[in-house]
Amino acid sequence: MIDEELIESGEQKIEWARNHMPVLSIIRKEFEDEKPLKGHRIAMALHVEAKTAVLVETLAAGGAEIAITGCNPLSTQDDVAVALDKKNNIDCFAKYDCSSKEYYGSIDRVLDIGPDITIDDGADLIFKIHTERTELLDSILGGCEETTTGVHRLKAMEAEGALKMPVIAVNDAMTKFLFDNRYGTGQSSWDGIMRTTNLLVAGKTVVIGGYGWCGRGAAMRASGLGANLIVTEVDPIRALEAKMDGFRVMPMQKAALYGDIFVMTTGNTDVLNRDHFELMKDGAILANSGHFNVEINLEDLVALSSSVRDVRKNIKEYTVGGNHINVLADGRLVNLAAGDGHPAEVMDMSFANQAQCVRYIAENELNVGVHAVPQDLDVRVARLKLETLGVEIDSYSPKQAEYMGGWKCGT
Ligand SMILES: NC(=O)c1ccc[n+]([C@@H]2O[C@H](COP(=O)([O-])OP(=O)(O)OC[C@H]3O[C@@H](n4cnc5c(N)ncnc54)[C@H](O)[C@@H]3O)[C@@H](O)[C@H]2O)c1
Ligand SMILES: N[C@@H](CCSC[C@H]1O[C@@H](n2cnc3c(=O)[nH]cnc32)[C@H](O)[C@@H]1O)C(=O)O
Repeated sequence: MIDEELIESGEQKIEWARNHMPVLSIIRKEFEDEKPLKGHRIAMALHVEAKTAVLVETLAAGGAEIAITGCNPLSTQDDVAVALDKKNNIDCFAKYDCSSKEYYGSIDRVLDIGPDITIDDGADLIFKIHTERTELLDSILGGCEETTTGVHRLKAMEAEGALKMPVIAVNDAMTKFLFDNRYGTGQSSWDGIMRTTNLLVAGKTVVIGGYGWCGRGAAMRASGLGANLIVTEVDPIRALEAKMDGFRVMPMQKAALYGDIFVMTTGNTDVLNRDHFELMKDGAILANSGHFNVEINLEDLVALSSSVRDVRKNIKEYTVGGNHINVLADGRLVNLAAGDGHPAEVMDMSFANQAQCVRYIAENELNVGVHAVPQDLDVRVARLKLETLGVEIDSYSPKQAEYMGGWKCGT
């Protein structure tokens, strides 16, 4: 495609997303009127696709200058990247299927903007700032982190005394993880798996690795599609929850024997490895919807395989003994590398949180460390979302407020 066609295709995707992100539209209007980000330079590493573009436009409408790249080598949509790059005050360096060298090279180029605010999804920008670009730390007011894994990395840095800037854990807002990680990952992972394989889910045995927010969503939607569910966990409380939700729970060593489709959502490394590949059924399908490309140990799989071939777009078939194991999207996030990511209505809330937190960083002096999203901002996102959905709720009557605040009234 020539550039003009790419731009048109990217713009079309952005317009569709924008029209389905009403909370972010309200914030954008405020930003246009008040210009709270005037003079700020924002470095971003997020999945470069249409919903992210709407966030970028919103921040630019607030007066910011922006440089953005991807946070996953396989999630960039090139048409959106080109369309973004053409906009005023926005430079986009993301490219689909970039090498590791290109990926980190683009992170460097984004940091060349000399940011005072950063937005990460997985903490790769902040890692780079703290290792090779420490000269930038003096002028940074703060950063925002989009995902569970990034927050884990930042908290580990903080615990070691290695973190040198304030960061807001946007992932941990209730209006983020309860909806994005659960309903977003639940829907978009199955969208990615189904459009990539064009196979039936009903009647299959699906193994979900990890019963956190993403795992719950992925299990709930697989169950709705008619699959038989097995959950693996390391946390006894979450394992019990999966059991009470009606799913079989067992160690991966056993689940490996039964699974037709495996979906990883642990945020951990090496969850599917050589011990499991050797036990799997012929035709097993492996997908990751959790963390980078480390949940499925592809080095182990390659070492065990007598051959590897592409059998369909985004599907690699590994021959192990007499069996075939199919890995989707090279073990990277199946919903983004083999799909379009989360639904726009869900990213509306995640990115409304991001936009509000960027403004909060610009207007407040934060201490070094990992900060929670201010509760009033989190609740505002929920109120605005309800409003835009046309949903009304009750509020306490004075009598109820008094009762809820009192202690003298008993049976
Ligand atoms: N695909 C997406 O779009 C998307 C969306 C949101 C989050 N994420 C990522 O998904 C991952 C999970 O996020 P979350 O919010 O659900 O986290 P979470 O902490 O709520 O859940 C992870 C669960 O995995 C379990 N676990 C850890 N190691 C395990 C192992 N070896 N075997 C079995 N279970 C194990 C934990 O006990 C926990 O219950 C993170 O890496 C996060 O960044 C991806
Ligand atoms: N960057 C790492 C870490 C996980 S990304 C997981 C995050 O992606 C975000 N996400 C999911 N779908 C979309 C989307 O369509 N656009 C932008 N971000 C998304 C979501 O908020 C979630 O917290 C990686 O690629 O492996």
